[in-house]
Amino acid sequence: MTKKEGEPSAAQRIDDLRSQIAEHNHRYYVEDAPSISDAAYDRLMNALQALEADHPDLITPDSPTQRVGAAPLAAFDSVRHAVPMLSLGNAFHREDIEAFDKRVADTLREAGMAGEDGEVEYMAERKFDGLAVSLRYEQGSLVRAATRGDGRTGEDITSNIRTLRSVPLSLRGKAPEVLEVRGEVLMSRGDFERLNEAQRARGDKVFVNPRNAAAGSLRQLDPRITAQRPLRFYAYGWGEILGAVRGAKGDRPSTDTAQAQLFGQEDGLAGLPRDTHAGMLDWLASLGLPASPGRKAVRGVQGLLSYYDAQGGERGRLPFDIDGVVYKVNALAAQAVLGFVSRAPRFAIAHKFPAQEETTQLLGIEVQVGRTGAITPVARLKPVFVGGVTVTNATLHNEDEVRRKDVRIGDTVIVRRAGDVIPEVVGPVVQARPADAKQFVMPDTCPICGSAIERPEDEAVSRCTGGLFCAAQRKQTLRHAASRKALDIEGLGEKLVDQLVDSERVKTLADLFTLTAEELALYDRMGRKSAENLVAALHDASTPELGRLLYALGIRHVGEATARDLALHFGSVDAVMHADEAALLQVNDVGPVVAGSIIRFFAEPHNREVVAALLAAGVQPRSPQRPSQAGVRLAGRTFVLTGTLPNWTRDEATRHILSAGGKVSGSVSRKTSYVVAGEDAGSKLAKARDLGVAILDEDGLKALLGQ
Ligand SMILES: NC(=O)c1ccc[n+]([C@@H]2O[C@H](COP(=O)([O-])OP(=O)(O)OC[C@H]3O[C@@H](n4cnc5c(N)ncnc54)[C@H](O)[C@@H]3O)[C@@H](O)[C@H]2O)c1
Ligand SMILES: [Zn+2]
Repeated sequence: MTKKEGEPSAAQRIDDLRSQIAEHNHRYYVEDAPSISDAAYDRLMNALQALEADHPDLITPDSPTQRVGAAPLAAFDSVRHAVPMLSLGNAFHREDIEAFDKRVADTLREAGMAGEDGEVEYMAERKFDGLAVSLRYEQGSLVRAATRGDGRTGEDITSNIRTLRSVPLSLRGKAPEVLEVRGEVLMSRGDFERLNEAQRARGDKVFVNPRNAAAGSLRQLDPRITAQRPLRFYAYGWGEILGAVRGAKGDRPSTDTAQAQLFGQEDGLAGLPRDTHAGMLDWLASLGLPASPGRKAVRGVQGLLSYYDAQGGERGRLPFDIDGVVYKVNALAAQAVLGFVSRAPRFAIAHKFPAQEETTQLLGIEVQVGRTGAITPVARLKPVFVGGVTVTNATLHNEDEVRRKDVRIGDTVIVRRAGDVIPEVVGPVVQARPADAKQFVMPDTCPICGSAIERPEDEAVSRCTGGLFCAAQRKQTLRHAASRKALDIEGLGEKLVDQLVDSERVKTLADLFTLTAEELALYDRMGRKSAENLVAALHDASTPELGRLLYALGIRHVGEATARDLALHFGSVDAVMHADEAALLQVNDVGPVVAGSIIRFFAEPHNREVVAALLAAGVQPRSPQRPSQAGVRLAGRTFVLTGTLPNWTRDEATRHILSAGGKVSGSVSRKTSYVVAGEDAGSKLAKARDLGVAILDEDGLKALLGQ
């Protein structure tokens, strides 16, 4: 390595990396609140390892490359681990795994322990992303639980661990006198989301990922809090094991490593499946401990790599986060030969998956307009490589989500991309927030068309109100308007709508009615004949029933039936356009939500312009009944309704009668003109018969109404 003038020396860089890593270790292990992604941390660690490899003289025992975790918090009692809890070597690339396998195979060959074909047998396991704990059972009862801490000394979390249902308080069957079980405590992603939701609702701290939530939950001073947290435990190893399993005298105190006891002693541990790691895990399971699921014995480097690929494929479907897989030489005698380095065993390695989370900068928040006018805030990110792709933006779903996550423009944010799931902003790194970070403000107007953006009460989504005008909504609006229940324009299919909009020939609904057969014939897949047919269909559609036209406008919450009722009630587009809330609420089935939506729609000048343009283009809606004509039709006649009509409700029938100038009464008398009887009609029908009053069914009433 050549050093240029002005560059920091290796010693300085090592120093700098060590202090950064120490700071991150503290945040991660002690505060359960990391401020950088694991991938970023791993990069710092790799940089330090590389520098130390080049300058072995600069390695000190207190370097983070030589130690595990962080010292335990004074708030907990300390527990000294009888057998240290180590970390694992990390590998990201196939070549690293090939090198690992070769090292193992070579060492075992030298020791005369190679298998017949020279292939090493491994136990492959998932690497759960939680935190390591050690559970100590004496005479089969759980007596102590501890965190890993710095590997030698951990925190006493016995009362917290006792609240985990997956941890047996006493072992099944014949347990040894002392058994230390090592495993991982974790939280599922679903439980993590729910916990954060609840934390947020209470205004409490939210966790950045399930691992930190698990760690924070386990390292509580009040076990009642831990008890409420949905934590699980999986066993993947063991520490100290002492004493006979079957009857043998177990008073053989030893501080040797578990491995030494397992291999070195002829008696005392009779009955232990002491030859393989796989056998040990099965034995732990037989004692009632939840042994790590998904584990598998494999052979050779091919076996390792195909396990890695299989788990990588399954990763997204597992309820828990796994950040890689772990390979362990299966034969315990071989493990003993391979031994340990300062912070990790030499017989095992973690093969990590590409990071699903990364930190980057939130450059801005823009809004996108969907086909239905929904406005979605989108995070513009400094490009970041995560989950195997470079991510430059991520959805923030809606305004509430931005508030809930409290992400601000300028923040360092955690970005997650898991599997094929679209990238998402998990949250900000609050510690790294610059003073000038800005809150997101939902714009007042649509970035596409300039119409007002509104957020209806009780809805999470803001919308562009320029439904008839907005370019983002054009295709959707036209497709809807052409549909059978709306203007029923035969021959105006999806493909043609796309072409008409893309060529900018049709910008609004009104433009449709200016199309000529000559120009239509120029579009793809449009013959002369079909162009002429379409123009004829457009001509037919230019005198729609008013209800169909109102439905065709695509006003939110205004379905076919409501549109018909509006037409019946108001009689003209103009009247609907100018109706206030009180007037709208008079209409059957129109409540405040629908009324609000209609008012917002027509309040937008762009929409009114399009309606005006429609009328100017020759569209002439037909009113269902001119109130003036119909008003006389039933004038002076009194109706009584009884029973259930097949199609109309009592209210609907009443409205039809009233709007045709008739009266509706509750009781039958000689003055009654008609009794309209439906199914299950009762005494009123009988009375009508007695008095000789005319009786109608629904069809009869409709005929009378001229429908
Ligand atoms: N973001 C940060 O600021 C920050 C800070 C410190 C550490 N970290 C993260 O922590 C990692 C280092 O932590 P580490 O030293 O605990 O190493 P590690 O998490 O990479 O690997 C060792 C741990 O893996 C766990 N494990 C899961 N499944 C296992 C299995 N089947 N068998 C054996 N062990 C299994 C155990 O808890 C064990 O302690 C870094 O790679 C980084 O991802 C992040
Ligand atoms: Zn718009």
